[in-house]
Amino acid sequence: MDVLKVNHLSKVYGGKVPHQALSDISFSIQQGEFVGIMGPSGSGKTTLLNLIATIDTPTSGEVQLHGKRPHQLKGPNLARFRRRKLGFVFQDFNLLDTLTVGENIVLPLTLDRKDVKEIEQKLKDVAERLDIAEILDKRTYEISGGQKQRAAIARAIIHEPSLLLADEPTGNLDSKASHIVMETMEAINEQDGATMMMVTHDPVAASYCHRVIFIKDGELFNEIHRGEHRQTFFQQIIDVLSLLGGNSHDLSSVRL
Ligand SMILES: Nc1ncnc2c1ncn2[C@@H]1O[C@H](COP(=O)(O)OP(=O)(O)OP(=O)(O)O)[C@@H](O)[C@H]1O
Repeated sequence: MDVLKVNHLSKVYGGKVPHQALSDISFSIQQGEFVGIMGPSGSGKTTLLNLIATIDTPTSGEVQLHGKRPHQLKGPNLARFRRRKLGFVFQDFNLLDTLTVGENIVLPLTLDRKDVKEIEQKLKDVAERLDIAEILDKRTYEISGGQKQRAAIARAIIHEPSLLLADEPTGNLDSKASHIVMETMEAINEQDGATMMMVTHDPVAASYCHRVIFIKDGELFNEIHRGEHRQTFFQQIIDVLSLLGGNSHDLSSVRL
């Protein structure tokens, strides 16, 4: 079953010199799939993510989530759709430093006015799974980058969204924390059957996906599927990135 369908999506940014950031992009993501989006800087990855996240509107084409067209929604209906159906993980964590870690995680449920007992139980469950139960009362500036990202993932999944969107989730992490975060995402995908889409420059992070879609100059360039071994997939990703060219990566610093 398709969770996400992207049909002939195009985006032209206005301004003195209009810029075509995406041209006629079509693909779908099935229930339980974990899909990576890669491409050189400026190829349109963030634009694509923002359109799917309903943060921006397409110039033409459409996005469907479970057959619904979120871009047709307005105001509070759109806000509710985004809050209930989507989960977001960002490169810079986007945690509120005026709240504790626990308060940050339950935010989607608090905003949805869920029952306090239900909120507490869900927080306990998700914190244990993500190994952050010990830090729930801390402030965000008192924890490490890896812990921040696991807290952000907890916040992104606590309301069981239809689609989890991640934008460079390992971008601000060292290699050890990156692996832990990617293993966490992989576990959520496998255990919950969560459907996930991740934009990344990091071929190691991408090697955890089932499939990687490459875009170049706003168009689909290629897509590759993971076989049994992550190592082999990693090498295939590196090969496509080499073909793509541009400054999509710094392969000299890549370590699996
Ligand atoms: N608001 C905007 N107005 C005009 N042009 C924009 C706007 N946002 C992005 N662009 C342009 O659209 C193209 C795609 O940008 P986008 O941010 O989607 O690329 P990206 O692949 O995410 O890049 P990076 O990997 O560097 O983050 C770029 O040429 C960019 O300069």
